[in-house]
Amino acid sequence: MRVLGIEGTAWCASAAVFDDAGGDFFIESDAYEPDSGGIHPREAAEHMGGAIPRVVETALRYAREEYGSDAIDAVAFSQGPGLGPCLRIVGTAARALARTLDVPLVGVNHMVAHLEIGRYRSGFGSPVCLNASGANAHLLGYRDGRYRVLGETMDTGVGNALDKFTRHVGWTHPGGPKIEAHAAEGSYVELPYVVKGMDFSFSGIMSAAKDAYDDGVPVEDVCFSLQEHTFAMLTEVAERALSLTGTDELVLGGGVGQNDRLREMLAGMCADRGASFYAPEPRFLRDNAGMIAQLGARMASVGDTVEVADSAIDPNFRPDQVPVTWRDGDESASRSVAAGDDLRGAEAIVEIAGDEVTKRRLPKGYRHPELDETLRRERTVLEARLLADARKQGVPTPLVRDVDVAEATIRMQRVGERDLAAALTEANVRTVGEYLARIHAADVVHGDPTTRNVRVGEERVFLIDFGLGYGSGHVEDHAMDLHVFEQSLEGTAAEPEALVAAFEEGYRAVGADEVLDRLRGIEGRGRYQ
Ligand SMILES: C[C@@H](O)[C@H](NC(=O)OP(=O)(O)OC[C@H]1O[C@@H](n2cnc3c(N)ncnc32)[C@H](O)[C@@H]1O)C(=O)O
Ligand SMILES: [Fe+2]
Repeated sequence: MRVLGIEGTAWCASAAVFDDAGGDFFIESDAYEPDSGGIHPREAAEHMGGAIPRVVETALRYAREEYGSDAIDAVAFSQGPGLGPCLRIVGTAARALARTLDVPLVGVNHMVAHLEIGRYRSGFGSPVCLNASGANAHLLGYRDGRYRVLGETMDTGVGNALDKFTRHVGWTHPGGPKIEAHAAEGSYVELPYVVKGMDFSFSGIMSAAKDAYDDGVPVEDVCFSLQEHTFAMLTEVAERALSLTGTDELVLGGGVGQNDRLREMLAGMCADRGASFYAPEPRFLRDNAGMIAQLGARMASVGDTVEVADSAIDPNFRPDQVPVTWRDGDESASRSVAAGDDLRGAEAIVEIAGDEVTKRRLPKGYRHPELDETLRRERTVLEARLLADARKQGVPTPLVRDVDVAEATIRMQRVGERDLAAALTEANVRTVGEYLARIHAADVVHGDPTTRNVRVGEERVFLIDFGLGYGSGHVEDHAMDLHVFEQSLEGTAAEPEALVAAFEEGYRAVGADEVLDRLRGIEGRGRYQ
């Protein structure tokens, strides 16, 4: 099958011909380059209006010359996400072309295309995918007919974050390559680093970077440190996703993937844990119609085409909305893509001897040594503090016997006789509900309250492992704790309903109703279904 693909979600007007028999790509692209500032949606659309017909014409000419007059079997286009005015031009062109050539039309999700091109080129079966692009940043894994969002940015995409800094400095779009070039001459300065489980945020680091620049820190140093921080965040969450899913394959997608340092960190992390890493070549990482044509061919080959009347564009099209028709429903990126699995594998080693537990945070070779030291130190101190803070609220936790900050090691009391997973009674989970409400009242978030992070003894129930914990008074963060625990109950118990009810009853007795209300909202969101 031969598919003509058209891309034009934001800056890149591109058309491609993909022949799935030989795996051959022809790609013709025309980039929009703003004179100053970032991408202006109206200017970008004007660019698409002129450039899309040109690149399509070039691709069609190639197809005719190479394969003859009936060369094209389907037309695929980027249906979203992206800038509305640009998407509309691409959609209109694709519909007209499908009609003229009298072939089916395929609507492709741009983010899934960024992922599938890496999967296709790597030959990997069911990898975790890190999409690091301009407007997005997320981790995806396939399960039960959908790509699940395992983690994502809480604010802007990674490329847009970098571009905002370069705009501040007065450099033209795109900023990413300029950051990479200047970073080569820079050295390390400390910036914020924000990871929560498998989600992450760039807003704090970007304003700190702008402030540092305004305060006279050399721009090379800011560029270097921006890379060290943002890419270490992405690598950390990618490692956590590998650990959580039990997968040993990672693929990279998106324009920021062209950055050598990001690829080096991901490759290093994977090598250290014995996983395979694949990054497509740059022409398949940045926006391009080759990836649209390739996924279009997979979709068309299983009849996943769209009628013109149903082919409206969607500027907010999420990857987890796409029914993945072209993969076997039984395949999976994971032994279990669900909360409740042991996340510690990615972060620390735990040794148990007698009545004592020793937890040591491992150095990560992919991180800058100063950042690595800071994170291991801060997290060790924070975990010890959260254990103590929880206890002050009347929540039993292991007594910390010794904190060796330099070695990032906590020695603590061994508590309980078994995991909650092996003692799942309504009374015990009601107690967990009450305990979470108590720590939340003191603005402590556990971060990973699963049935394995609760220990049950003769008389008492203990919360353990605050390794992903942090301080927060936000309803959303508190509701996430409840969500993680309920997911874990559902993953552990054969009939979780009564347990979930008892847990919520325990929480309600002490905690705020608005947290339970927010929990209902979280459950309704696509990514958690
Ligand atoms: C929705 C769609 O329009 C969007 N596409 C997009 O943003 O273009 P993409 O080609 O995937 O990524 C562009 C981003 O990639 C960054 N970039 C390019 N080369 C880079 C480099 N060497 N280092 C860091 N960032 C780089 C650019 O600065 C820009 O922010 C997306 O995928 O989110
Ligand atoms: Fe993109």
